[in-house]
Amino acid sequence: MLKTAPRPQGTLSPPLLLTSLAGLFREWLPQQRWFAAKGRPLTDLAVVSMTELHPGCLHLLLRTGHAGSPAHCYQLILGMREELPPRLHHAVIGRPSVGPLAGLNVYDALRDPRSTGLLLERLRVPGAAGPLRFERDARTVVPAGLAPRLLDGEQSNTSLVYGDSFILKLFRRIQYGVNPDLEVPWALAGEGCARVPAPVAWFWTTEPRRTTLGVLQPFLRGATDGWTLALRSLAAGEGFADEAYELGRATAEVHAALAAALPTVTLGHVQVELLARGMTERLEAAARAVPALRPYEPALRTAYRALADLASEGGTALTAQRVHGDLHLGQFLRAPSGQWTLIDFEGEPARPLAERRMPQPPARDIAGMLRSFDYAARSIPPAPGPTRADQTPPPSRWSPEWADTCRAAYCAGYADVDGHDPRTSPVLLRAHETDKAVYEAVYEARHRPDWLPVPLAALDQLASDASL
Ligand SMILES: Nc1ncnc2c1ncn2[C@@H]1O[C@H](COP(=O)(O)OP(=O)(O)O)[C@@H](O)[C@H]1O
Ligand SMILES: O=P(O)(O)O[C@H]1O[C@H](CO)[C@@H](O[C@H]2O[C@H](CO)[C@@H](O)[C@H](O)[C@H]2O)[C@H](O)[C@H]1O
Repeated sequence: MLKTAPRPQGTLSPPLLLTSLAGLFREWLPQQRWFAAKGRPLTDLAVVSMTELHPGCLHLLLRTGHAGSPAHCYQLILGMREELPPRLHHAVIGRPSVGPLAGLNVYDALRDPRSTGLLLERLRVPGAAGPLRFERDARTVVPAGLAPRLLDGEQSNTSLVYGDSFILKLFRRIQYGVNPDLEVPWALAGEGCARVPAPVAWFWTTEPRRTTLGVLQPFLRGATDGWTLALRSLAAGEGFADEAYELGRATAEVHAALAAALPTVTLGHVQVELLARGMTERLEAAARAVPALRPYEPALRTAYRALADLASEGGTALTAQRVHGDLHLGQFLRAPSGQWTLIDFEGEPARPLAERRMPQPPARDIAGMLRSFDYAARSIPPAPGPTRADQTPPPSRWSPEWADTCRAAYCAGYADVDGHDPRTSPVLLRAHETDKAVYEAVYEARHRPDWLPVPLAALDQLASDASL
């Protein structure tokens, strides 16, 4: 028997697999950064699909049930070996004691260069494996044998860099359907928009229905993301207005390309009222989930009411189009040449896919960036000096002037390309900023509780502005 292959390969069925792995999954899944149901007890596990990628390596879609909330689906690639070399010890999920995998080491194969190298081979050559389909843009050559490395960052998904030439993003929480992170960059590439890396290869599943699972795109070597650069500027006490202005220009260019490539719609007053109602409902749901939000709820509602009132006064006809959907400083990469590129068109991972793919006012993205300048200004790295072990980083010091200057420069850059200055629509912008900060409070409460004070401080400000 191969030292790497699970024993009863031929007879391994999804229910049998779970007799071995259910207990381990219950422990391991909630510890993963990308696991979106943290704090909600896992009541149920089911295998949606199971495909052998190569001997000893299984592709899984796993459905997780949670008390009182809808089921989730996660993409896993599992390795199984009798003996695990020390370099893979950090990837281990566990060693089942029962079922067909008893005695084998089961591990996260996305941390195993052998498996991730073979995954790239799959993507290089169009084809199928069970329900999985591998496709590529024949115009781009992907060389064989590029060395894989896992990006180990704070990520909603898992990304692998191949030979510093390509990056593969595997979606972890799967929602059935076409992922905008493939759809939108593909449409933008067709439009000739050079601000977004064009997809090179991708894979999807037919089970239970056509669903995007991963996208390969060119890796921007030597690029630094906007969040890192913003924090550097803050730590050095330097301004960031020139970069913020360029980011505004880049956003407007991408918005123009999106409006040309994908459908746009005019929102009449009924739709604007629905937009405001959606925001109000998200606030209500957020206040149920994050008790710290509750004191601000009544004042924050006024931002949404103002938007609805504007519509009923007949003064608003908004244009909606496809947008980025989760725009923040970390989604912009600056190449050594100084050119800003935009990545990660997935939208807010917690929102239903259908909602993420709907046309929305561009103010949504603009508000995301304005919030991000505020985030950076409230997360200044502590001044050098002795730190105590029990100190949590953000927020440390807060620089409102830095944020105000960046926000103004960003809007000015946007206006230079678009012709419309977002600041001339304050009601629309404020409603979207409030909606974003509410989303952030839920996101932080779930994923990074130490950061919750950052959006809460902004909500406090937005709420007190409302009561003036
Ligand atoms: N084309 C690219 N070139 C270079 N780095 C990239 C590229 N795409 C993504 N990255 C890096 O990978 C990180 C995660 O990518 P992202 O698409 O934002 O994933 P997630 O949705 O999991 O947050 C980014 O913050 C960036 O550092
Ligand atoms: O992982 P994604 O990039 O898809 O986005 C999620 O995680 C982001 C944090 O990594 C989160 O962004 C929030 O924190 C940023 C600082 O780390 C800040 O710049 C953003 O303005 C703030 O929204 C994002 O909301 C979330 O969807």
